Amino acid sequence: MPVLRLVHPEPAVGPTEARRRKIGLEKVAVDFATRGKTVRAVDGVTLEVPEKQFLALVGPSGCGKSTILNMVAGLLAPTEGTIEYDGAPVLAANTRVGYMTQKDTLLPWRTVADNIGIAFELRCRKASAGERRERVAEMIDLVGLGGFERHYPAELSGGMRKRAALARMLIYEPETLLLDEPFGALDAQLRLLLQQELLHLVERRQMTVILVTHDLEEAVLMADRVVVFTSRPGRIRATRDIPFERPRNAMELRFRPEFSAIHEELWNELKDEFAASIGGERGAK
Ligand SMILES: Nc1ncnc2c1ncn2[C@@H]1O[C@H](COP(=O)(O)OP(=O)(O)OP(=O)(O)O)[C@@H](O)[C@H]1O
Repeated sequence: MPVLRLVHPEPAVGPTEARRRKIGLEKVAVDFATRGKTVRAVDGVTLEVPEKQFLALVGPSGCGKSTILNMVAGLLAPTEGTIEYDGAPVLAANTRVGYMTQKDTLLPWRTVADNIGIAFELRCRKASAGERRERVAEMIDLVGLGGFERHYPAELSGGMRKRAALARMLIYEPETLLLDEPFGALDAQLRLLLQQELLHLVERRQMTVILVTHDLEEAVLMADRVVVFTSRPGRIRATRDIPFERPRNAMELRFRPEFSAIHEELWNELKDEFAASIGGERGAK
């Protein structure tokens, strides 16, 4: 099985080191008008993400995690409150972030190489065809999709599509990654491999990351800080610093007793919210 090939990460920066604020949400609320009703999806969320932090958002389905990513990406404006990126309000599409949405949104009528190449053209409009070819080949190699350049998305497995989407995002060289369930549909082994390689990549490029995941284990393995949301409307229920050093070895970390202790602590917060969200959905029917 091909895996991401990355050089060894540079020395880590400790998670507790004081850093500049990269992303700020201040008293953010979001309402959606749907079927003649107004639904509050997110309520009173204040959150700061320092640069180079790896933040994970967890919470029950429908609590507004994707909505938060959409706002940081500048695709949705909050109903109340403000979103800032590098000290300026986000008022339009935020071109400094790479956004990997839950659906991979690869263009079905384009090959893998073209899907990635189009993203490069959007970023570097004046690049030559040779430069485009070179960068696309580099990205394909990086995500281990060599040999599949001319395949169309429908000809790829779920994991390969995720890799293609990852390459398409990385060719922009974003300073910040917004990842919405990036490994959701993958089998456990591939998931672990990609988690590990993503950790290396983030470390090497010193990126800021917000990861949305349903998988609490994934959140604790990867993040410097985990935020637990309540069921809808999403509010912050708990925030936990994850004290493990970087670079991390996700394969080894999950067997440590400290890992289990933190996982259990966060699960105790989360399980009530899952119960509340299921109760809420039944009540709404
Ligand atoms: N464009 C929209 N119009 C109407 N309602 C919406 C819209 N987008 C999201 N919602 C609603 O807002 C709430 C939050 O949705 P969101 O997708 O952010 O949740 P989530 O936590 O990411 O869920 P999941 O974990 O299932 O992906 C949900 O109740 C959803 O139905």
